[in-house]
Amino acid sequence: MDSLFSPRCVWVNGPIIVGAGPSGLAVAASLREQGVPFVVLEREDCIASLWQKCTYDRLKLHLPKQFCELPRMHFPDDYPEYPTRRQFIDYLENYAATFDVKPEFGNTVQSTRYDETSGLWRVHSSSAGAGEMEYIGRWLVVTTDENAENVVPDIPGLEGFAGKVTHVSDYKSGASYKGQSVLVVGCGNSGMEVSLDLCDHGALPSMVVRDAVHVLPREVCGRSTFELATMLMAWFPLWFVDKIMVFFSWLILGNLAGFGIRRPAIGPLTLKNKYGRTPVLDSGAMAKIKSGDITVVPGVARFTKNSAELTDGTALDIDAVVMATGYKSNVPQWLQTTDGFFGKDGYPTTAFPNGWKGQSGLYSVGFTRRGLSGVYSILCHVWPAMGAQKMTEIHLRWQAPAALLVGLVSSLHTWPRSLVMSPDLILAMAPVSRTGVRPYLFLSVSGPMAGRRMPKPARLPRMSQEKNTMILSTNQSGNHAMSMVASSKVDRPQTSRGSTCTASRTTIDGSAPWSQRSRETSIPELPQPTTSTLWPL
Ligand SMILES: NC(=O)C1=CN([C@@H]2O[C@H](COP(=O)(O)OP(=O)(O)OC[C@H]3O[C@@H](n4cnc5c(N)ncnc54)[C@H](OP(=O)(O)O)[C@@H]3O)[C@@H](O)[C@H]2O)C=CC1
Ligand SMILES: O=C(O)C(=O)Cc1c[nH]c2ccccc12
Repeated sequence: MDSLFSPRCVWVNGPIIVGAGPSGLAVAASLREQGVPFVVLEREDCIASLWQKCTYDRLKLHLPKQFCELPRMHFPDDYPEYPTRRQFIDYLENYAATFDVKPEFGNTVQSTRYDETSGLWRVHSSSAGAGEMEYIGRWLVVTTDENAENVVPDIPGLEGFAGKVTHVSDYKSGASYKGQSVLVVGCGNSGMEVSLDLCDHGALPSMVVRDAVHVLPREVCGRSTFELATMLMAWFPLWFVDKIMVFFSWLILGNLAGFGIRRPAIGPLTLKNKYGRTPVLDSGAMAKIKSGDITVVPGVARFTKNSAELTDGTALDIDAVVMATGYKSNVPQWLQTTDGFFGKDGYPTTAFPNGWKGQSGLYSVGFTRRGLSGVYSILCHVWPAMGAQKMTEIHLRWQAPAALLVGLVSSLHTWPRSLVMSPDLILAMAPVSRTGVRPYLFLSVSGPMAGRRMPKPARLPRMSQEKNTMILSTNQSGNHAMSMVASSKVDRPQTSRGSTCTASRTTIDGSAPWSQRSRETSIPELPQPTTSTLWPL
């Protein structure tokens, strides 16, 4: 009974997409193109909040732009090979506008579970404006990203450190660190570039390198190293391309071991593909390490009030700390599943390219440990044009109820614009919908309002035409008896040209909407994709 009568309940007539980052936008755009309605839930107040709020000023894409595009829209021709963060954000804004993606901002998903009985996903969220909400729908697409939460290591003494401690997600530039000794903990792409930025702003950075790390030149002979690796991998085995990468790195950057940067025994691309550890693509930090402007130090054992004690026993006086210690997925915090599709670390448990589809209408995009190129791979290669399997499945199933409703509405002249129902009824009736036809029209009066007169349709909230959702529960005061569902308008996919016609035609031809069942259950399962069809990285 926990949430049977949630304060506001929204029936989503298509997939519920959680997250409005590049992955969520890409999924939404692909669905939009197919005429499938959706809702995007986003905890922040903007799209791509990681890029807008958690990136430093000097950040540029570190892979060439052709590897960072989202499906169906190129970067503008006048963009440089490595677009700036601002250019990338502008591209994403433009992308969302082009595909008419309007996320529900400030809407934080608190918990989500699959209701076995109804065959529906129940997504509980909260937002400052609307309060508690429940979204119910048949498909859930998880696009909350690998970088949803900061990783801050629990290093002894950190709380007693007197200086400023900043996670790299809050670091904008080194301007406020001028003249200060700053300890940068972490030597991934963030740690390296922040150290460089601190140098450029007259600070004195020491960078913690506690383990072996691959550093590759960003370019070889004017060509992107990533692009080169991708090309070579079409011809040669991974281990061989690894050797070539390490050779180029040695040729261009020299032997870095003397500067405290040791190479892992496993090659850079194998490490990336197998363990998701991204090699550092050098954007100038190595020169500063060689010149002594950035000091490489070993791990931190503990902090004291004004210093860091390192694992080699030395103490380093510091004014501030920047934690460039990475990010993690937060899926386990809000998604309760028992099918093991997502592991405890918040990543799909099956390896790329197979971690894109779970059971019961669950999908994930953006968890391939392949950055933006991974999003493209999943949407354009793994789900070829998203048409072959995923979209067909969602698209066909989504059409059936539309056909039913159009049929019903057109056969009843006096059909009311809205009817009363409550979320429990959606769930109760939903088993029928699993066969492919969702009964949209319910009548339910229960709870404290039972026996009262139904409100006039005009007093009920309007259907959300834009989002193709139906507001089911109308009572926000905790008096849950009245709710409503269904109008012909809602189920006509306003945004899609093609599917409206398909749905209506079915009815006009006289074939019973129920006959769609066979069409749906016979959707063939396509073979799982193979890596050969993908970007090799
Ligand atoms: N321009 C761009 O496009 C950029 C892209 N990125 C991408 O963003 C993602 C995140 O990168 P980033 O923020 O660098 O995070 P990463 O997860 O790549 O790196 C985290 C770093 O922190 C270190 N670390 C973690 N805990 C500790 C600790 N207790 N003591 C010392 N070191 C520690 C790790 O070391 P260890 O390996 O020993 O665990 C590692 O070096 C990556 O995919 C990266 O490629 C980042 C910056 C710029
Ligand atoms: O930028 C990132 O986080 C990436 O994961 C991009 C990426 C995918 N494969 C790579 C291989 C080498 C360097 C970066 C990447």
